[in-house]
Amino acid sequence: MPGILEKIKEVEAEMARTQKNKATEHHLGLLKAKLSKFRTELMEPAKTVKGEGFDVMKSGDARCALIGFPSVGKSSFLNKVCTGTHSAEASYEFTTLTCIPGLLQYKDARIQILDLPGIIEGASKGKGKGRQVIGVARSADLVIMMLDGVRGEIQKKLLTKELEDCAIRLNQKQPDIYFKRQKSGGVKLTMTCRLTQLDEKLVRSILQQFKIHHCEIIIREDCSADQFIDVIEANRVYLPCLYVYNKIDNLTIEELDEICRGQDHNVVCSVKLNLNIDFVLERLWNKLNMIRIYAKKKGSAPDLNEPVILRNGATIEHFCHSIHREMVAKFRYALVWGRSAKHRPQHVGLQHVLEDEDVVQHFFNHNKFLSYLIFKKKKLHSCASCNDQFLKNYTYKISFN
Ligand SMILES: Nc1nc2c(ncn2[C@@H]2O[C@H](COP(=O)(O)OP(=O)(O)OP(=O)(O)O)[C@@H](O)[C@H]2O)c(=O)[nH]1
Ligand SMILES: [K+]
Ligand SMILES: [Mg+2]
Repeated sequence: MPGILEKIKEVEAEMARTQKNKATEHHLGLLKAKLSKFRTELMEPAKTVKGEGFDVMKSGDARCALIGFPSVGKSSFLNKVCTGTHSAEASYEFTTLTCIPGLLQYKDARIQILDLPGIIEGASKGKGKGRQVIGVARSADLVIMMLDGVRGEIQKKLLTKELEDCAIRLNQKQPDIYFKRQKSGGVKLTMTCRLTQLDEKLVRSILQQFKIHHCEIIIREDCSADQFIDVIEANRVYLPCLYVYNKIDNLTIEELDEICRGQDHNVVCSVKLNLNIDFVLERLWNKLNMIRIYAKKKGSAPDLNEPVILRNGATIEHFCHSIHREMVAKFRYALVWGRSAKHRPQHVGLQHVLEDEDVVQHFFNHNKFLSYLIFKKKKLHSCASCNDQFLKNYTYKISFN
């Protein structure tokens, strides 16, 4: 019996042999499904085998993973932008052997940056510490793919493939497909648009390949077989990625110009010469898509040192939730100052969408909230906008009873 790695090789070889045209589309689609199944099997043990030095606690408002070939300057970057951490940097490859966390303080947010060992071609199949490294990347909110300015394009292509083989999709949207397994009733397939890369026959064959006989599917966009398989497998993570081309001190102006024109997601720098690092951080911040909300107590100025960090598009409901889980149920209304407010302040409800640097003062039903706290004997951790002394005293008592 061939092992999974051999099976993957066989399928890959068959795909390479098969010409891409209308007549082979169906066959290729099935091979893709097969390949995806094997790769998922290959990933299973990696999830449980936790590599030594790779289980780093999540901390801060967001987590970024530094992914790149050996010696592209990942550790040098970490040392440059994070305070109070040092990760060994040297001219030889595989200097870093475990996951080294650093803390970047930027725009009042706390961003965890993880320095990782370099990965090489074949990482997804277990070469070096590739699987552990990619496992850490899966847990991040953003991938910082660090590339050597001179070999950037080829490195980018190879690493993207390695991450894809471990079910990570970079800068891609989740396909607009509804999929639900069912116990009976056969395959119920609905398409709300014309499909040019996939037909019903192929959809059904792919489902058979995964031994799915009963399910409901609604395809709402003109997706490819790959995208359809992504939804069926349900283990894909969709992450934003910033491609950082380092060591631009080795490039000519023409080469540099080409990279900068390349793509929205590209940014260049030289860690060694301290060139463009500020802009890298600004791009990183934008990619993380975070907003800062400042809580304000009645009758006093907002606390500008410690914002509540939320995702772009967050509402007052998210804001309340981040202060206390039970707050939403007792919520009455909030006052908002800032970009999202039509008046100064605007009186808003839970569904109001916030924007970066808004100031919020919220009001809730103290009695209801108190009875909850007494009932649960819970301590109120951080109600930033509550300055009701009565509530504070009560909370104090509850927590020490
Ligand atoms: N020319 C140049 N060299 C750099 C730059 N940034 C880092 N280096 C050098 O590149 C070498 C590798 O740097 P590291 O930070 O150890 O690279 P790494 O990606 O962490 O390497 P591994 O941990 O081995 O994967 C060191 O000798 C650095 O001094 C840069 O902007 N320009
Ligand atoms: K190195
Ligand atoms: Mg390193």
